[in-house]
Amino acid sequence: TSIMAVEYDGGVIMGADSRTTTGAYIANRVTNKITPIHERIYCCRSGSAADTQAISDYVRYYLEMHTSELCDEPDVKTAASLFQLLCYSNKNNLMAGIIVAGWDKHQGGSVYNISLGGSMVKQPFAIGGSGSTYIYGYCDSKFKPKMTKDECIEFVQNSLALAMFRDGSSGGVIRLCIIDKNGVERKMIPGNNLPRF
Ligand SMILES: C#CCCCC(=O)N[C@@H](Cc1ccccc1)C(=O)N[C@@H](CC(C)C)B(O)O
Repeated sequence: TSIMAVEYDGGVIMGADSRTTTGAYIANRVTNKITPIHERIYCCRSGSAADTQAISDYVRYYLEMHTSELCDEPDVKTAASLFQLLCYSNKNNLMAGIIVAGWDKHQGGSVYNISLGGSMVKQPFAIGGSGSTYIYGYCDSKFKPKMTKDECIEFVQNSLALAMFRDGSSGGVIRLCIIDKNGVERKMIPGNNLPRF
């Protein structure tokens, strides 16, 4: 898996590849790893498909309960904290690297990285999954503060294309999710042989 999320002024861009593997076999070449948690809160999943589906289902349920008691829209930070609670306290039985991102009225766009051990870190951008190891240098050299929405889309697309090219556990299509105060827009960029920009 190669997953990424970037904050921009007004929202977030989330991206993921679409490959599920069992060893070298590609069990699903059109996986959707960008999973809805609430109206404007999504997560990018990496690690065990089963574990990350189960954790996402729990968080979606808990956040629904919280929202009905809060009588207001939930914060991205709250969703990220729920992921952390489940991932940290069950760390010996899980394999889940999750990026939580979205838009809320208190912080606008925000990105949280929940690592394998269950730590939660707020970041201007986050990368994850097996493919991310190939693009840390590229992302660190390309990232700038205050990028526009279109610059962020290009940043995510180019980064994931490079990771998907080099990582055997990543591939298929690039799925994108653009989340801001107006709502959510999904995009899909078909795979190609070489990352040409
Ligand atoms: C189908 C089936 C059985 C396992 C599918 C399955 O979880 N594959 C995993 C790789 C993995 C992980 C841990 C144990 C075994 C196999 C996978 O493709 N993970 C991708 C993300 C998920 C959300 C799709 B990515 O991290 O590569």
